[in-house]
Amino acid sequence: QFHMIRHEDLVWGESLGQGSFTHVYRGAKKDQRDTETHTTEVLLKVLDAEHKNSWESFFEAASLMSQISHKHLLLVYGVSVHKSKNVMVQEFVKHGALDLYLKRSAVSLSWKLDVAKQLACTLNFLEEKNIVHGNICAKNLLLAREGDPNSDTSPFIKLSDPGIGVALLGKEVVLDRIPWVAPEVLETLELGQQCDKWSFGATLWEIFNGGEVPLHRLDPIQKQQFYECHSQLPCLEWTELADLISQCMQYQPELRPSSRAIIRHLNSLITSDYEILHASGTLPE
Ligand SMILES: N#Cc1ccc(Nc2nc(N)cc(-n3ccc(CO)n3)n2)cc1
Repeated sequence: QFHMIRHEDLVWGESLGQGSFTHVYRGAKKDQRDTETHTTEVLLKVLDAEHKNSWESFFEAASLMSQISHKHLLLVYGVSVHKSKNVMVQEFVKHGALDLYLKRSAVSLSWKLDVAKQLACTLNFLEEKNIVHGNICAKNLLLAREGDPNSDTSPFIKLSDPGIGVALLGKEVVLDRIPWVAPEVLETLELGQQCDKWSFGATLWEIFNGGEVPLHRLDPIQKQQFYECHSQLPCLEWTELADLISQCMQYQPELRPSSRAIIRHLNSLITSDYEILHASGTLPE
């Protein structure tokens, strides 16, 4: 179910960082289109050699992304397996991961709401296809277009592949995903239908907190206690937004809102006076 890309058709560029058990590199792929060789800029995601037994899960995650197509889902061109290298070849998304972008860029409230709504619509699409992503977080949101208030263009995000499944990551790696990983997933190491809503709540918190890492001061033990005590993330000052986040981050999965309810709630925030006052510059950004 995958397009196989030949090793010799790949050009390797600089390392751009790493994910769970993977390294990402800038690169290019050569397409034999008729005579002249055409090259496309790509992102090469390589599975670490010591985790090569997770390659099925690695590719399964990617195949999930290539079975369905949607404007906010990352495009996976194919895979390349050569000697012990398992490589996923993805479209290169211009501005990279959202968590880093939020840390270094000041963005408006309407920019944040626009991004939040795009993610909510993507979750709705996945929910209607009965697909659970399982790794929603700002690090897995890629910014294809920055959006510029002057030229009135809006941002555009793409959801990245979920990466290796929680069942194969092991408890200590999944612990490190607190507070994005839903509590029931931490319990069972299986993805439930409602777990993406929880992660959506934690991702909203990141987006509206300038990319600050939630609970970054807590060590793994304290993170585990955070769930054991049914704690909530620190409240944002915009109460209607804080309400949406706490509704998504309910410890009982069945009490979390549907993706349609999340979209309705976001629409009410977008048209609220709080947003209008912000847009008009009366309130501090
Ligand atoms: N400076 C800079 C810069 C870095 C990356 C991109 N582009 C991109 N495109 C993708 N398809 C995936 C990723 N990722 C980045 C981390 C992960 C881990 O999952 N993926 N980055 C663009 C600019």
